[in-house]
Amino acid sequence: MSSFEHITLEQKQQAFAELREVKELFASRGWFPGTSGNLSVRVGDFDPEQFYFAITASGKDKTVNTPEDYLLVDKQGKACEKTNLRPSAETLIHCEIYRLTGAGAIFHIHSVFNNVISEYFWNRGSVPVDGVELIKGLNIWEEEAHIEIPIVSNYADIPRIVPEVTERLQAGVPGILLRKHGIYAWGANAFEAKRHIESFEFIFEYVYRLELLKKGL
Ligand SMILES: CSC[C@@H](O)[C@@H](O)C(=O)COP(=O)(O)O
Ligand SMILES: [Zn+2]
Repeated sequence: MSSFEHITLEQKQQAFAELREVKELFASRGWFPGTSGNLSVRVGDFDPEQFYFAITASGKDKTVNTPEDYLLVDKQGKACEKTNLRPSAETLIHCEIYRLTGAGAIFHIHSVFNNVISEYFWNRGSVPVDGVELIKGLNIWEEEAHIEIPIVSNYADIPRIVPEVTERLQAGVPGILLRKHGIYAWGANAFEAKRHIESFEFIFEYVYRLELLKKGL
């Protein structure tokens, strides 16, 4: 456990309430199949040397609410308080994204579209997207913007994924795909991270459908 005395009970409860709101919304969209997905929001100021965030507990069914769904962890992903809960198995990915971006919230979901697209473009290493209006939902405002959404390997051993995330995080888009796994998206706060996840999912479905049409399917 690490020192987090400056984090107030009110801040912690506010973070848990934000996570619950997003969790309920994403659950209603079917974005947590089979207990998958995890959500976190930063609590308190960002300092790369010391920061804290609230994250979903591992293995829970994120489509239901229980009195024990979230916990507070430090920048190494260690629980700050004594608890029986385990932080998400993917907490180290959250730690690395916070460390490198100073984000305020990070959301991870699994969908058929993000899985299919990650596999389809795997050999290219990224998903190319041209001129779709929802690119603006990612806070990219250029006329006829072209973006490349990075795709990294997926391993059962999460620490193996982290260096690939480190390497690909500078792609200029607030998200990263894990191959045949799901999307991680982040933002300055929960509102922005939610907008980014929604924009990515729209884009993945658009790309998927367009590729089918191009093939006459
Ligand atoms: C049960 S399948 C999904 C998990 O392996 C994992 O990818 C995931 O997103 C959820 O893990 P969790 O430890 O509950 O945060
Ligand atoms: Zn996952």
